[in-house]
Amino acid sequence: MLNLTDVHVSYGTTPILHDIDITVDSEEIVGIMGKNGVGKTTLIKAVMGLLEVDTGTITFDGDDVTSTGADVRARRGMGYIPQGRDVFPELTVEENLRMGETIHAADNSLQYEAVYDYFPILTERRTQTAGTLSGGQQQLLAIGRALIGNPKLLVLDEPSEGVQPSIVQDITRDLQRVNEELETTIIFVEQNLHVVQHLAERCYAIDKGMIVDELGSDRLDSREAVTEYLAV
Ligand SMILES: Nc1ncnc2c1ncn2[C@@H]1O[C@H](COP(=O)(O)OP(=O)(O)OP(=O)(O)O)[C@@H](O)[C@H]1O
Repeated sequence: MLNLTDVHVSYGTTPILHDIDITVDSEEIVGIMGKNGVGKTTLIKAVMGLLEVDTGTITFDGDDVTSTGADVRARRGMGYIPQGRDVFPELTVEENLRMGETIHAADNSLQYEAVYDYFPILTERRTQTAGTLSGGQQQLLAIGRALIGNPKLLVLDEPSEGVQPSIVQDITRDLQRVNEELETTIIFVEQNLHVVQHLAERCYAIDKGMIVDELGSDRLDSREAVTEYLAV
């Protein structure tokens, strides 16, 4: 579904990512964990086409998308939930979801009402402005808005950030349900132990802009193996 091969990314003349090789298979849930400032957001932006790569290739769903812009990647089936979520705070929940419908006016779009079936809390809040929702509810709204495009791949940048620990567990379960029922492939970056251990089926560790390890389910079960790469 997604392959990064020997990807290098810089900000201006400052190299940030080096020799990145990542593979995500169809319907997998793959995590990328790492401490603050190691390059997680840079990596996600390169996947989404929001940052150009210096060298290397990115293929998605069988096509080389290395030189394509973010709009093309979104139309081909990448759904993005950025760090901080980027919901429209002055618009209601429903208006935010309908905005997703406007952006993804494709025949295969989910209707916004379908999102309410997945996240009933949003039904209760449908007339409330997004800025007054809790962090966790905003995260669900951002996920719901991305789902309207019926993405093949959901790309999340730190979904637990600013979300209460008890709600982080709910979001983890909701994402698993989306993966199972909508057959959506998921890649996420995180530094939250619970999300890494309970959501990822497989996880890469990133440090100083390089992939330094890959953990399968056995090692993900070990708190020690995981915390080596997190600031906990
Ligand atoms: N626009 C930018 N211009 C120059 N350097 C940047 C820019 N954005 C990030 N950096 C630098 O790139 C490095 C990687 O940052 P990035 O945001 O990708 O890390 P991160 O792992 O996502 O961090 P965090 O967990 O704090 O969000 C950091 O040293 C950061 O200071």
